[in-house]
Amino acid sequence: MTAATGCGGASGVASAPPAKLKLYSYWRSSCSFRVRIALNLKGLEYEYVPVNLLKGEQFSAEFSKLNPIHYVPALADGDFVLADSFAILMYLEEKYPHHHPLLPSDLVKRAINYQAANIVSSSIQPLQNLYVLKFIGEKVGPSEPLSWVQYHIDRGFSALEKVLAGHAGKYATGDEICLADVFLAPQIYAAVKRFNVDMSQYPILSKLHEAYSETPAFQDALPENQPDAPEP
Ligand SMILES: N[C@@H](CCC(=O)N[C@@H](CS)C(=O)NCC(=O)O)C(=O)O
Repeated sequence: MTAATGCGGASGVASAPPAKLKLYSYWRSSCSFRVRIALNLKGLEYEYVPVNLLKGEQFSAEFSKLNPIHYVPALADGDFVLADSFAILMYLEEKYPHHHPLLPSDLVKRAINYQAANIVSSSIQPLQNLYVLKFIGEKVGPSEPLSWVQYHIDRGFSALEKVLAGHAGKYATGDEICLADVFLAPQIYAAVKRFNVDMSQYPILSKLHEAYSETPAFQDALPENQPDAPEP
């Protein structure tokens, strides 16, 4: 995939990266999905290393060395291993600033990108994590996890509608794909495909979902297009 003009407005033309990156990922993980999108946008080739969360591979001795908190994604760049999608995205952004920049140069737009990304990564995604749903299913009741997730998605999405009003264009903060989009696309996708959320209450996010679904960097990063996705 070729790098395109990014949200900072800089040209995507840059020399090819020297080492092939390795992404430890799970097909349905929205945090891994974020990094896959960014890698695609930046035109960085990577080797896909599946970590099966349902089989508990995040707790294996081998993976624990890569990420002691047992989450995907993790990224290996040569001997350097980094975990946590936000840290990985910032690392890639700083290492490859000219490959589709993810942060706008405009201070306000940049700040809105941080706010939207953090609503997803702090106030929605952690509450729908596999181990949280398992805990609620076991301790509260087997029918509770879905309504728990839908409640927290609604809180986050209602806030995002207000935060993005006046900033959104084709994408979350204008007409270029920026950091906020990299967080929003997987979260909206999970809300629609996995958690049966009625998106009619969220017109801005619904429009973004449509725009993302037409973008190759998102399409290639979709859960169902990953090598460890189960056969349809
Ligand atoms: N803040 C971390 C969160 C990572 C995270 O929660 N990963 C989930 C998948 S999206 C995971 O590995 N969950 C394992 C589990 O629930 O056992 C990040 O952004 O990378």
